[in-house]
Amino acid sequence: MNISNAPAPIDVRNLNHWFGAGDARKQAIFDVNVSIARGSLTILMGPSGSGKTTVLTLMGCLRDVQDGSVSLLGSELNGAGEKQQVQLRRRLGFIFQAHNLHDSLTARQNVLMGLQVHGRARDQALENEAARHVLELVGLGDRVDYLPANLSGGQKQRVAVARALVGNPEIVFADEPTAALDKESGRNVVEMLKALGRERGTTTVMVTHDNRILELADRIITLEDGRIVSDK
Ligand SMILES: Nc1ncnc2c1ncn2[C@@H]1O[C@H](COP(=O)(O)OP(=O)(O)OP(=O)(O)O)[C@@H](O)[C@H]1O
Repeated sequence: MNISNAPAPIDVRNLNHWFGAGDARKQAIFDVNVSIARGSLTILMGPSGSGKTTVLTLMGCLRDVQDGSVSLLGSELNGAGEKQQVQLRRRLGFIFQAHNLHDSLTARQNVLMGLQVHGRARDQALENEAARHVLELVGLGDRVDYLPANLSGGQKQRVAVARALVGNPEIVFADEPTAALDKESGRNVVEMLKALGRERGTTTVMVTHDNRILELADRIITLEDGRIVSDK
């Protein structure tokens, strides 16, 4: 696959964003322009408060676009209705720093939660198989029926990755996915996402402060005070 010729799954034009109202209204994002290639792994960096999470959530359809354009998988998010947003989110995977696993559910059951939000026709045997397959993919094939309490931090985060991937998302948005992990587990998680880019064309956009994984990125975009100051 020639990723440079594929249409960009994310295309951001003249994006501005404000928080607060009245006198407290403050601009957080200033004229951000960026186009992300299919199958690539992009890292958003920058100091605390520079706008990384705001940009990620605007791209990921988790926050309404106020000004400018975000084209996500060919759909314009500025002005998109709730129904259209829900349909788009089903094509995305999300991984957050806090893995947010349910303590009372096994690894497989937690992964199955990732399919339930997809709202597709249910076939339990097929879903179980999909959950098992994706847990094998993240190296937890022998931990399928473990509860989170019996998994290490790195293993729990890999369950969260499996949950994000089970619906075969076209784009994965990750916010500090390696922050709670040791170097090797963190690298494994990012290498897994990179492999998905190569094998399935999955696009990943990741916010991180983690210098240990920068070399794995195809592209590093740095934000400062709500503006892109470097893109390479
Ligand atoms: N819900 C909110 N209400 C008001 N201001 C907010 C809100 N969310 C973010 N901001 C402000 O917007 C700016 C960008 O925040 P954002 O969380 O995107 O930065 P960040 O680079 O992700 O920071 P960090 O690395 O600390 O997570 C900051 O000045 C922040 O205080």
